[in-house]
Amino acid sequence: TRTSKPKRILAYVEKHAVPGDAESVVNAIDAYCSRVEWAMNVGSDKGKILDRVVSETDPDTVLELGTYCGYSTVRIGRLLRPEARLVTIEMNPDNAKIAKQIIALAGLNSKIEMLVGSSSDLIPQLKKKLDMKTLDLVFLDHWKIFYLPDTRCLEETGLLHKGTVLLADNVVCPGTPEYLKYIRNSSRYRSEYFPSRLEYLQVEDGLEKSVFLG
Ligand SMILES: CCCNc1ncnc2c1ncn2[C@@H]1O[C@H](/C=C/CNC(=O)c2cc(-c3ccc(F)cc3)cc(O)c2O)[C@@H](O)[C@H]1O
Ligand SMILES: [Mg+2]
Repeated sequence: TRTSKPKRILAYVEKHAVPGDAESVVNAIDAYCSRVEWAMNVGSDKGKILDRVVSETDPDTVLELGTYCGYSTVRIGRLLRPEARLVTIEMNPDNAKIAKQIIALAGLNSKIEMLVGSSSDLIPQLKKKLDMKTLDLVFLDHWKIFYLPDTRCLEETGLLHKGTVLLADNVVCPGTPEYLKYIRNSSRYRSEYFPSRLEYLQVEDGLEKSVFLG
């Protein structure tokens, strides 16, 4: 059957990355998407900010919304302690299939679990399904209009604790105006904007880091 962009990314990673070396998987995807074809991975500029937030948070439990090809999943997973757990949610089964292979190639299966389905359906089940007490870090990178409803859902399902960090991609481009308006005006969060560049381009974008205050 015809290839897709995720399939072409996987083929390039299989050819150029070193199995079990998560760093080489991240570098291979960045090489492909900067030289051959653009893809909506968080990329290396914003990725360095993501790395710093993950390292400073040093989370036991991470939730990612919107796996796509697994670039940020691997980027985050490579920094986690062996006993830490990352759950990533992806609703498109074709993307999930590719991402699973990229995560496996990076050697991160022991730390990463992918749930195939929509965040709206799966977030309410997280607490019991994965014995998830609470989340230490949430990375939002799915359809931008769902950042706010899903954040409200995370609040209501008791998955956030005092100190949980929400990190949102693309708050400038494509932009997440409703989410930003809510999170920056809520007394329940302390937010900070990290300016950067849209992946693989010279366009302004950035990450919004918001700490839940309980
Ligand atoms: C019920 C829908 C909401 N819940 C969801 N639950 C589970 N998975 C979901 C999902 N929404 C989307 N997804 C998945 O996340 C991925 C979608 C990500 C959306 N990201 C973007 O649109 C995006 C877009 C750009 C972009 C920037 C500039 C431009 F000109 C064009 C695009 C840059 C980015 O960094 C982006 O993240 C897909 O794999 C999709 O299947
Ligand atoms: Mg993004």
